[in-house]
Amino acid sequence: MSEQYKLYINGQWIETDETQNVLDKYSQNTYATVYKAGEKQVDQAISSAESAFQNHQLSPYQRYEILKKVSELLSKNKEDLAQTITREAGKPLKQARTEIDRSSQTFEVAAEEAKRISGEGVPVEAAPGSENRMAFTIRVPVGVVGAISPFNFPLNLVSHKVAPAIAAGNAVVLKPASATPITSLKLAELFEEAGLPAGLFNVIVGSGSVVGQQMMEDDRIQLYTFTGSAKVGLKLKQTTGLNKLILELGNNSPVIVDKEADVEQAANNIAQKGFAFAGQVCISVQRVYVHEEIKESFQKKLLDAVKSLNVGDPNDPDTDVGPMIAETEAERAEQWVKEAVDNGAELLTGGERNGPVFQPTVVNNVKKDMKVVCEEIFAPVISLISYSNLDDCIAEVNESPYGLQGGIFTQNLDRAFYAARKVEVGGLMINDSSQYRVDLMPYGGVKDSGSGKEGPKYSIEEMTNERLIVLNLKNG
Ligand SMILES: NC(=O)c1ccc[n+]([C@@H]2O[C@H](COP(=O)([O-])OP(=O)(O)OC[C@H]3O[C@@H](n4cnc5c(N)ncnc54)[C@H](O)[C@@H]3O)[C@@H](O)[C@H]2O)c1
Ligand SMILES: O=C[C@H](O)CS(=O)(=O)O
Repeated sequence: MSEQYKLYINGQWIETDETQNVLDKYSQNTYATVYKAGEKQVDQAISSAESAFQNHQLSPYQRYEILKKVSELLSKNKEDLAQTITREAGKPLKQARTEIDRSSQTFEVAAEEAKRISGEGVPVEAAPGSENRMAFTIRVPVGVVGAISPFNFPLNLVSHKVAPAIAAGNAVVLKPASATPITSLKLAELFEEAGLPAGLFNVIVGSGSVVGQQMMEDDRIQLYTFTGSAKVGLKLKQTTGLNKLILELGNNSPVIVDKEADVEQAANNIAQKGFAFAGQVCISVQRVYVHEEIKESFQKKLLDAVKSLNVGDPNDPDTDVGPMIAETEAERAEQWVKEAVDNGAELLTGGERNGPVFQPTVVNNVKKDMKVVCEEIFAPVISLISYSNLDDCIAEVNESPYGLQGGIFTQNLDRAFYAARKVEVGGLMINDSSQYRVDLMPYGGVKDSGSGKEGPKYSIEEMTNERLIVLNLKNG
């Protein structure tokens, strides 16, 4: 019998009239069922959050204690949570374990930040006529935060929304991706164990077009924090009007391998970071621009590293590349690669599909209007592009509508810093690829990759309003 999970609203575990199946993404068998939220439950979750926000104003230290406790509980329940992610997302077990460690850190950093929320002094007395005044700002929570998350990091990307929202003193309604809802419900159990008052964290499961749409249209939600595709992000922006909005969207990450790069370091790094979780990471390496002078040796080393990746069952602790989130997604990747090859690209390795598992693939001689280059592939596919002049290369990198993170491998400081100034991204990694993130850093994109930053310190700024307090004093 498959496992069964309930919604979490106002501190209660709720059953509804409808359920949805959650597939084991490798075997494609149903492994659990989850109750689905209808209009009534979405409304209940938002009103519970609204009244909990008004009735349970936790002190910064209480918020610190609860978040610290959740951080500890995540570590304590690491194995169960990692296996849940492996089953519902198909993420290789070793990468799922890393995700739990990172989530625990995200909660720990958010707990610490809860004690550091502060405003600043404002020198209003410097304005003529205001000599008797003093002013400062405080930061106040926004109220109800609506969080909508993607499938690819079912715990850590949820943590990046929920932990700072609670640290800032808000209440949260979370809608996780419908492919991976169970991890979020397990997180709710941990919040309950950590003593979070009922209603401050609610989890409702259902499709984006129904549950997500209703959330977007509810003006009791003061701030939306969304991670997902640019297509849905745009819809949110158009629907949520003047409400605050943090958008963490897609990318087609560029990495430049300069003629003065450590070629071995670059090749090994790119092989790891282009294919982790089958390339379904928003900062996964997709476009690799290689200087023509080192192209041959880089290509050989890259292919050696890619061919040594273990592909297959995500439950095997040695697996590097497991299934994609759905067979249809693997079919799409296969089709995009085929289209590129039909139009003159050279397939260096990969290209085959077995159900939802798509082999790590490297294509060469690509053209910039091929989908594998100009769209976000979100699959284990890397394209190699030769260049001879750094300025031309950067101009081509910047032609992308996206700008989340990028990377450059070079031992030449001048070229590294030149790229740092010129490449249009939210974060540029030097001697690392685009896929570098630790959870305390500011993280977010420019252009179609979104707006607003994550990283607990930065999210807390977004999730609080600055209020100015002015004292009109009499002469003592
Ligand atoms: N920038 C980042 O930090 C980051 C991180 C992870 C993933 N992503 C991006 O996410 C995408 C992959 O994730 P995905 O397939 O889950 O994305 P998605 O946009 O399909 O879904 C994301 C979430 O939005 C919900 N949703 C869908 N339609 C909606 C609607 N009409 N109204 C409200 N909510 C709706 C989904 O149910 C899900 O919970 C990729 O583009 C990837 O780059 C970005
Ligand atoms: O998928 C995109 C994520 O933001 C990557 S990470 O978990 O933050 O490294």
